[in-house]
Amino acid sequence: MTTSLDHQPGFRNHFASEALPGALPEGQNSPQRCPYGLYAEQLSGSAFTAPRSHNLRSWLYRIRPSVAQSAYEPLDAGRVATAPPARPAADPNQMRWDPLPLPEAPTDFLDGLLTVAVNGDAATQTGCGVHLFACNRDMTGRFFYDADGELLIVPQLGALRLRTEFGELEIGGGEIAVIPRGVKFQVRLAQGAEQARGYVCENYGSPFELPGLGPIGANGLANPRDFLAPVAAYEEVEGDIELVAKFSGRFWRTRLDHSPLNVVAWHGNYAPYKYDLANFNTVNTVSFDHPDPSIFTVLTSPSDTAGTANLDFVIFPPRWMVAEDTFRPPYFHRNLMSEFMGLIHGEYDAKAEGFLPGGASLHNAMSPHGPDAETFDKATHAELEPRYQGDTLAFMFESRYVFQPTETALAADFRQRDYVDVWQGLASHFDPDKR
Ligand SMILES: O=C(O)Cc1cc(O)ccc1O
Ligand SMILES: [Fe+2]
Repeated sequence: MTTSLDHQPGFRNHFASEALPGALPEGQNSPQRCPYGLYAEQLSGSAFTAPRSHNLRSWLYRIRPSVAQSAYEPLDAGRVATAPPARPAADPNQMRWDPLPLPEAPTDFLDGLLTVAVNGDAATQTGCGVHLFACNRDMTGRFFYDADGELLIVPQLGALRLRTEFGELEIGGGEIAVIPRGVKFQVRLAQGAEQARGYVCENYGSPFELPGLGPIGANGLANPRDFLAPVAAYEEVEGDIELVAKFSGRFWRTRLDHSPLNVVAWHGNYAPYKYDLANFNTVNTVSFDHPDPSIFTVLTSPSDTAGTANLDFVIFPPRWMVAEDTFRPPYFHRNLMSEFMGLIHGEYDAKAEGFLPGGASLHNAMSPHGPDAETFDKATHAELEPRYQGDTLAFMFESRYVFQPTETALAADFRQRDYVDVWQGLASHFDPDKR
């Protein structure tokens, strides 16, 4: 396989890439005979009739068409769950987990997935699945695609090489990648990484897009040019190869006698992409008060109700804290939206301890949460000089649909069963005689 890690910049651009000169047909998609004897195949990520602004499709020119595979057979999905759960498990309790323990037995990315929570309904294209992963070996001889949603991959430890039909992407801590629904790929550990861990959000809903910027103007937050799509790279490999599909909440297996990474050229606006969160142009107050975290939205999956996301991907990046006469950490609050959080590195400003890199928390609709007692104490007495909050990178998957934790996540040894106690020290300071 060509191992080029070159990229094509831009968010959802109409890209074109060929690993052999002239492999892309010119001026049309389906010539009677494609260059190099390739097969033309369209991959549609939206209905054919979706408005032009949301129409997603790519044309792939491949050595064998995707239909050259055996019948699908059911496969055990391991610790991977899909919404809606067989037994409803919505729970208003605030929850927190330590990092997923790293495996000792040989474990690839697929084996290493564990679903923490799901919401909505994959069959109606609403909501998402939130998974953790931890792995210590490459996927070999097998590939994967997800018909239930697109996959937002957020590594926290180590680095991954994502080998996809469209070419290769490498991501480490602080970077993310999105593999669109249906795209075939394989996960390897990037060179030098012996293990990897992180988070995966499986978005059943409308594909992620950049949020509108409103009065911010034409630039800011995640800028389109910082999103990177791969260049075409193919391998001509024969053998007994397994393709695992996640379809309608179950895993399936089909066999191929060749590698599915056999796309010599492609063009279109439906392709995997990566993004370095360090490129996020952070906007925040330069006067007073703590703005709502929607200012930190990297990507949004809208629902049918304007402004009420199926799913937002929000980050809390390194930034200056300058607000005057302000309680600077996240405020106490209750929210219509449900919030799942993870930490990539450092400390999160609402929690003095207990929320660890690789860990996770869940605050469902209207369940109260906010700074722990120690953070509240410190922040109410802190000197308010400008301060750089450097060692931090947290994120949130925020959704209008209540998250249902899985039985596996509820029963996990690494769940912090005493999480609610972090707020017990918030004593009354009320004194009707003192303003
Ligand atoms: O709950 C959280 O920690 C996320 C969050 C952060 C913030 O700055 C304001 C509101 C909010 O929900
Ligand atoms: Fe919150």
